[in-house]
Amino acid sequence: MKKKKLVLMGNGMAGIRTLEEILKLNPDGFDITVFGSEPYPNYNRIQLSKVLQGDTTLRDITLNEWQWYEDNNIRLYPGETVTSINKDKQIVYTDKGKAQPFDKLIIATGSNPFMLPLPGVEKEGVIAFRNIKDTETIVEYAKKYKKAAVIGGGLLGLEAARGLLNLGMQVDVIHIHDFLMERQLDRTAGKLLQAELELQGMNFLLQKSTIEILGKKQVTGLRFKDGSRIKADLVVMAVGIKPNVAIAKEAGIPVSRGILVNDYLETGIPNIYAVGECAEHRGMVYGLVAPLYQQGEILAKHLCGVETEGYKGSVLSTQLKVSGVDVFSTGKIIEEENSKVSKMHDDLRGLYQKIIFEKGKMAGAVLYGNTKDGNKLLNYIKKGTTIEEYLEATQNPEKEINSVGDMPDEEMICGCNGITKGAIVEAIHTQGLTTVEQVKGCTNASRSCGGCKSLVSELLQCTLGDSYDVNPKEAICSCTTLSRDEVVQEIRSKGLTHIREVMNVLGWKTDGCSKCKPALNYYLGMIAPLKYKDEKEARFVNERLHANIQKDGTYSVVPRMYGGVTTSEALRKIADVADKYQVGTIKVTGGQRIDLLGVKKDDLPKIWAELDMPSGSAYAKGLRTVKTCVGESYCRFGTQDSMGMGIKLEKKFEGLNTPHKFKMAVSACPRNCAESGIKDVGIVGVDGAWEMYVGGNGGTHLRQGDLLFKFKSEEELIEMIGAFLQYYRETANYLERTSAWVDRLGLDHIKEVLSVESMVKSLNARMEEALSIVQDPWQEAINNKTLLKDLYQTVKVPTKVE
Ligand SMILES: Cc1cc2nc3c(=O)[nH]c(=O)nc-3n(C[C@H](O)[C@H](O)[C@H](O)COP(=O)(O)OP(=O)(O)OC[C@H]3O[C@@H](n4cnc5c(N)ncnc54)[C@H](O)[C@@H]3O)c2cc1C
Ligand SMILES: NC(=O)c1ccc[n+]([C@@H]2O[C@H](COP(=O)([O-])OP(=O)(O)OC[C@H]3O[C@@H](n4cnc5c(N)ncnc54)[C@H](O)[C@@H]3O)[C@@H](O)[C@H]2O)c1
Ligand code: SF4
Ligand code: FES
Repeated sequence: MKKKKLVLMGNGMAGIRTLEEILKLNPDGFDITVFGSEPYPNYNRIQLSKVLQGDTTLRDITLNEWQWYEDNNIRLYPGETVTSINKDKQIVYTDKGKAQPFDKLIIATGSNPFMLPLPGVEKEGVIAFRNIKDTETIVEYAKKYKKAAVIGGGLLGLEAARGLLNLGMQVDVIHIHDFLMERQLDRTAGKLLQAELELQGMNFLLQKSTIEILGKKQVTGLRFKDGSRIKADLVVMAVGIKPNVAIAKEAGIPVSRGILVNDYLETGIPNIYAVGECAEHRGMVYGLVAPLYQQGEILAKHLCGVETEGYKGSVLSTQLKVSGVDVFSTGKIIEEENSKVSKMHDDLRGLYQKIIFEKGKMAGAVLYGNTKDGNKLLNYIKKGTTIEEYLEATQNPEKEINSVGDMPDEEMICGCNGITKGAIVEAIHTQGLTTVEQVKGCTNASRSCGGCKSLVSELLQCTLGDSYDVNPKEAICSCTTLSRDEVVQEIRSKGLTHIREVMNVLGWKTDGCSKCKPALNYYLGMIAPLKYKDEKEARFVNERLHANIQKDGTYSVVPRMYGGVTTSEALRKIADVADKYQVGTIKVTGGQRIDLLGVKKDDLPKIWAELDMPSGSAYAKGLRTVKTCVGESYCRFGTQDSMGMGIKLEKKFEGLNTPHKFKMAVSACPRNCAESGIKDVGIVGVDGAWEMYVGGNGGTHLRQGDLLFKFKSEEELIEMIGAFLQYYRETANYLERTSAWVDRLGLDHIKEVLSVESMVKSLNARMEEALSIVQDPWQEAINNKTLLKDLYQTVKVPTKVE
């Protein structure tokens, strides 16, 4: 039967969760296409607060890697926006001119941040906090400026303010009410929260109404209704969100505040559904993931023909993600005349608990200072617990719950994902889970806000007893419990030779994922270079295609230019190819070579053939460039032949597979024009000798290289580079840069190992083996018709720039 065409508009948290649920129920039921305005794979928006606060990095918040789309045959168009929907013809149109027909359309376009329509709102430095780009902009501003203002003292504003403090800025929070988070807290809790955040360094301007954003092009401050002003170099607007419904509305889909949906997430138009923050269900538009995920689960069942009662609405609960602050609220937060209230307020200890009952049943709660009962109260509300039941449960000390072990199985551990204690315990037993990461991989618990991580850890502890290790060895990924070292050891001792065999013999729980497959491919190749046949399909797509895909879906071509040295003939060839194939942009890279950008996929092999130059491996987990200064040949200060040395090194190590990309530089004197101090291996000429620096990095985590050794002879230097590189290849985790590896192993340890002459010799012998199988990938592709067809005609998924 022909698969139904399912189109998802919005590559965000709710839409992709819906697809995950669909894939669980019917993996082959639909031909799926996803359009996402943001140029990234699906990421955890919630964790942007933690990124700003420095607790995690943008790299670590991806929820579904590019490979996930490919593994599930999902055609993803990142950075491409649906601009209109023809509901009668069932086609969506995009800003890149695509017309995509659908049998079923899911609209999951989320929200837009609400920007107060103030004079000056368009000035530079006035931004929202919603996505990766906003986060990057805030981090950049914090590097240059000192004073920030956050408008809005709600969840987002306070989490942003904590992040700005962590980034070293002074922060004023401007709030329109007389206490914070009035949508989630009552006055008492709001005031307790304010006192704690003031101690943390935030300054609050309450009951302030902003009327103007000051400055010329760039913001310089804010003016308020009462005539007062403050200075600000950065203004973060966090005053709520508006469902993103414009395209649906234009298409004639019924919309109120959000896109109107029934209990099955059906809009008023057949075959069109809405899920997430853009949807309005029974008058409610939700802005937290728990209800959105519940909607996604129901929609998936409905689309897969699985019987469901439908979505009935959700009881909300919120928690602020600011360290040192424990605040929780759920359901109704302000009592009415007829409500019954249980209240406890301990000023001395900063503790507050209020539970509201309406018509004899629990209806809401606000907790400050101690939030451990939060999920329990949420469960009580969902179950419709009566006052009598509540009193009985709390007055009988035998029934009091002191640890996660005492909780009933149906109690919720992860509110965001709706995962109960019973479900986690069952997964621990049936799947042999031993770490929080594995529980996350198998059940989704702790995959969103991360607030339940400590409960999951506690639950592992009481389920596994002494066999639970709080600081476990890190498994390669959630498909296995084995660490990198254990896997490498097993491959060696059992003589395993291919990925599937490793998975079968070592008891993988799945068919592998985008984390373990490329890692296993690397380890197998590193261990037995002469025997192992590279499993190309396990590689990241840029490496398979030997070209980096760009955000507009075109590719880049970077030929090798040894040591950054070229000839007029080579330049002419590059120019001719650029003209012939209408290359969009020609750019000199930071690694001293030429990048041809904007190349069509079909043209790649033709360009490689016409250039007839080796691949620069600009996409590879391997040697990228050896940057050189002009050195003794031309420079007055040069004491050594840096260009000659750079060319020699690049020719020797090109094409080598390493755990991550690898860059080198050679400068002929300590003025360091080739930036040797921030390279994986940086060479500096001094007084007739070469100094060798290692572990440098000029990227996100700037790290200056450490001096490893100094050599008088070129041969000794090259031998040590070979030994160092091979030691890195053999002991680093896949995707670990030398900077992190040197920090992990310690420079002293690496020096000690590489001071043993026999060790240097044996490492070099294995390095020579690895180098002996190197082939130029462009030549390999053009000379192999099957490879050409496989690589350039079957890859469907546009993928990220690595
Ligand atoms: C900093 C921050 C912290 C948060 N913390 C929490 C928290 O602790 N707990 C919690 O429960 N919630 C939290 N939230 C809210 C939570 O992230 C959202 O509720 C959730 O992401 C909404 O999911 P969604 O899929 O509806 O929308 P989104 O995740 O916003 O996804 C919508 C996607 O659709 C794309 N899109 C829009 N229009 C189009 C179009 N026409 N064509 C193609 N693509 C389009 C958008 O670019 C976006 O990528 C937080 C939000 C932020 C910003
Ligand atoms: N921990 C979490 O659960 C979390 C964290 C961040 C964001 N979020 C979600 O993201 C979305 C956006 O968060 P938000 O905090 O912007 O929305 P919000 O609606 O929860 O809060 C906005 C706050 O801004 C205040 N405000 C409105 N107009 C103002 C003005 N002119 N001047 C000063 N203050 C003004 C409001 O009184 C309100 O307290 C929400 O859906 C929220 O639930 C959740
Ligand atoms: S590093 Fe020294 S030798 Fe090389 S170009 Fe700079 S100044 Fe000249
Ligand atoms: S409670 Fe948010 S991830 Fe579990």
